[in-house]
Parts: sequence; structure tokens; C-alpha cells
Amino acid sequence: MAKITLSELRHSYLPNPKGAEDYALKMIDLDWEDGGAYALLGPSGCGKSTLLNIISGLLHPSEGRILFDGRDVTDLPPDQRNIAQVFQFPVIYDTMTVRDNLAFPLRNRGVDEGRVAQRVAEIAAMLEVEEMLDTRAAHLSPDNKQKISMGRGLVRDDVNVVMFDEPLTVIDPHLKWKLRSKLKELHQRVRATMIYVTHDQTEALTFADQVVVMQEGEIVQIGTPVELFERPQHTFVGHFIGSPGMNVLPAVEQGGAVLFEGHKLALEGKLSGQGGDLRVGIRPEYVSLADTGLPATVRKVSDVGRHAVVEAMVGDTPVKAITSGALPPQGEAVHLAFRPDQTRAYRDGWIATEVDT
Ligand SMILES: Nc1ncnc2c1ncn2[C@@H]1O[C@H](COP(=O)(O)OP(=O)(O)OP(=O)(O)O)[C@@H](O)[C@H]1O
Repeated sequence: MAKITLSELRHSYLPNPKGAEDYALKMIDLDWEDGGAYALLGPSGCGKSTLLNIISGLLHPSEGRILFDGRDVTDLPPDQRNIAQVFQFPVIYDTMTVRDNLAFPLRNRGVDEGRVAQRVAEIAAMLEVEEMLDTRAAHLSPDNKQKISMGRGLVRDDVNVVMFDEPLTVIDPHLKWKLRSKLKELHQRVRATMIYVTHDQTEALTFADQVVVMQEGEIVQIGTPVELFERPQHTFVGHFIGSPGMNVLPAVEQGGAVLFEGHKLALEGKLSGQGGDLRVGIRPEYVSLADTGLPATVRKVSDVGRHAVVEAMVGDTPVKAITSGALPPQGEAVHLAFRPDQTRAYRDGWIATEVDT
């Protein structure tokens, strides 16, 4: 396994790119540490596949270098990069048995049969597919085919990185959670460097120790699932992660204070920077219905099981609060309290409050 360094990477699909908008990847500087479990998370079109294809060598970046353990591999073709990849759709040989499918990547590399048998047995046990080993792959369900496809990605222990590209797309929803936690467990056992690409926050947060969040060709935050939830560095992260996402509210600055709909807000710390489009971000988990606070009118209440989401209008702006207490009826006048240590300012999307560490 290897540490993977992406240094000053940019990529444009256009022959003569001009402005930043012509780049599918704007400027990526990133280290993937050896043995880490990473997720690359972002909406459709943000550049995930472009980045993955650059790492695997299917695509040559317009600018920048890719290093594996410090060795420059930018000009190496995919077959010399020693990468295992698991795709959205199963890549297996239908006419072969499960055993031969799992053995294939090893035999292809000339691994001796004793070691092949041992490794296939280990992977089959981890994936709990031992009883299928002699079944022809054509007879497997789509879920099991994808499991075997994952097994093929994990069977070699000499690869630099295992990359998963939306591997649960074809999996039945009720089996997804099982395979998700299985993959996490597999990473803990094999300790390979793994990159899991997805647009699904639950998949990313369950699998990864570190989540790399992308938006429009840029990395907006790298952090643990807790860090992304607790202190979003960008409004996009706050909104994209969480259910519902962070409230992102219009704000104005007045004499060093931050006002939302004319009300002064207490923030987590000192306001930093200046100018730009000022917003306040607070997660619905940290907004509560209280006796005092911002006057609001309830617009909608959605009971989602263990808690409810109350949406209330403060002036012209809707604010969401997650509450488990008594639910107010629609149209009721209420007060909203914001937890100050979870209330942050953002300028042009980026965090603009400082906390003492
Ligand atoms: N072969 C291509 N030629 C031209 N533009 C492309 C090509 N592939 C991707 N793009 C553009 O590059 C940007 C990033 O696309 P990319 O496929 O990397 O995003 P993604 O995050 O992987 O999206 P998805 O989850 O839908 O695959 C998009 O604007 C896309 O339209």
C-alpha cells in the first residue's frame, strides 16, 4: 500500500482552458495517507470521476503530478500503477466459478497456487461467501455479484490503493447497510489505502475515517465525519451533510455585530475577514423552540420518527429546528434560540468565525 500525493492538480477537458470555470478540477493538493479509509463525497458533476481516473491513470491531468510513496507516476499507464478498482456495476466472469473469479487477479500476476488458495479462502470468509465458492458467477444475484466484484478488488495485498466507485449503486436498499458496514470491517482487517467515491453522505460517513468533500472541482473540506458535522468549513459542507442540512441564513454586519433579519446573533467566536456575501450557519440540531429568542411563525412541522423538524419563518427567512418536545401547530408564534457555540459566520461560503483552540 502507498501514500498517494496529488500535487497542484488541475484538469480541463477543453483544449484551451481560460478561466476557472473551464476546469473540471480547479486545484487539488492532497495526501492520502498509507492505510487510510477515505471517502470522496460530492454531488454529480463535481469532479469525483475525473479525480479517480487521474489517480488510476485513465486520464492525464492538464497540470500537476501524482506521486505514490514519493515516486512520480503521472506518466505511467494504468497497468503500471498497481491499483485495484471496484466499479458501480460488477466486473466478473459469468462463466467462471466464484472461486476462480476471486483467484483471477492473483493468477494473472503469477501468484503461486498455494498462496492463491489461502488468499481466496481469507477473502471469501471476510465477505461470507464461502458457500458460493463453487457456484458459477452467472447464477448469482446482482448483490452477490457485486460482493464478488469487491472481493476481486480486495484479494491482492500488493496494490497501492483500492478504489471503489459508487459500488453500492446496484445493491438492494435493504442490503446496502449490511455491505456498507462490511466494507468498513474489511478495511479494519486489511488496512489497505482505500478511496470510496460516492454522492451519498451515509455511505461516505459510515465507511471513511476521513471524508474529502468536493464541490465544483474543488475540495471544500477534509475531515472526520464528526468534524464535518460539527464545524463545516464551507456552507456547502454544512448543507450537503446532515439531514436536514445546516440552515444558511442571510446576514449583515453592523458595528462588529452580525444581524439576521434585524436581530443580533451571538456567534461561536470573533468574526474574521471582511466583505463578501455574509451568511450565518447553524444546524437544525442547535436551534430550539424557547420562551425567548428570535420571534418566528411556524410554517411546517414534519414528524420524522424519533424527532420532528419544525420550520419557522423569522421575517422572510425559513429556519429549521430539530425538536423532540411538544410540537407547535402551523401558524403558531414561537421563539427560536440559537446555540451560540454552534452559530457561525461565513463569507462567500467560507467560515469566517474564529474560536480559541
Ligand atoms: N469526457 C468528458 N468530456 C468533457 N467534459 C467532461 C467529461 N467527463 C466529465 N466532464 C465534465 O467534468 C465535470 C466533472 O465531471 P465528473 O464526471 O468528474 O463528476 P462526478 O462528480 O464524477 O459526477 P458523477 O457522479 O455524475 O459521475 C462535469 O462538469 C462534467 O460535465
